[in-house]
Amino acid sequence: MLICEALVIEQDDFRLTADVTFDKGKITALIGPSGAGKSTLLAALAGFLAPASGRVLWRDMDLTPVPPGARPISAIFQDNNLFPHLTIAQNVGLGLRPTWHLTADERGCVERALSSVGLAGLGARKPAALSGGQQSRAALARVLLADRPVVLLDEPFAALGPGLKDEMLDLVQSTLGVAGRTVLMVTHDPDDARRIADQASLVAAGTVSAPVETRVFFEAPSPALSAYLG
Ligand SMILES: Nc1ncnc2c1ncn2[C@@H]1O[C@H](COP(=O)(O)OP(=O)(O)OP(=O)(O)O)[C@@H](O)[C@H]1O
Repeated sequence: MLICEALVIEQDDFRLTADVTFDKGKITALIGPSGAGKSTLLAALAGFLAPASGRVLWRDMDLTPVPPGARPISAIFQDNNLFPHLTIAQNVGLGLRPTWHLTADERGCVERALSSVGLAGLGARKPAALSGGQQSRAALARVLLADRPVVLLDEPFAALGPGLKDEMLDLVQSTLGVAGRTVLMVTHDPDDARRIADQASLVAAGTVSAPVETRVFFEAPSPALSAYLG
């Protein structure tokens, strides 16, 4: 379980509290108004933002003092965080080690990760030579290879057209979901949550609400969710 224990995150006059548990091996959608703090929560979980108080726990381990690179967490953000001067294979290889000089075995692992997201044979290209959807796939391949149990997705597919976005969501489910990763996915689109999330959590009015099974979340919305969905 990934636990936010009495977590308080502050940025200037913005304040977000989270006292919630995200179940291990589930995909949780984080939904809420713009500026509510969804990205802020992910930044704190990833270790890029120190909380004002409270703790982040993973399997009883206190992650709060652990630096980002040493956390059992990987992330994909909207820009896919690919390095433009590296090839796709090198970018994906960074999921294994922070170097682009990989052993033959490691290069084999990269090729398999690329194949699993439908990018077989494209490893030698630079990110600019891939479409937006293919870049998203490369980012997903790196996360698969990094093999960390918790994956944070901060609207990585928002810039894709609806068909491509659905394809990527399904790929997330068939790779990360099936592999039992604990996934937190920020989205503005209820259909994204309905499509692949086991549960959903509302981020609004300075608070992260406890996750609820996705069907129940939308069928019996809280007043705050109703206000957001309009
Ligand atoms: N570097 C920063 N310094 C100060 N305040 C910030 C900083 N980054 C974000 N904020 C504020 O923190 C609040 C939460 O922002 P955040 O980006 O987490 O919201 P969000 O729910 O992810 O929004 P969106 O859906 O629009 O991406 C906002 O009020 C924002 O203005």
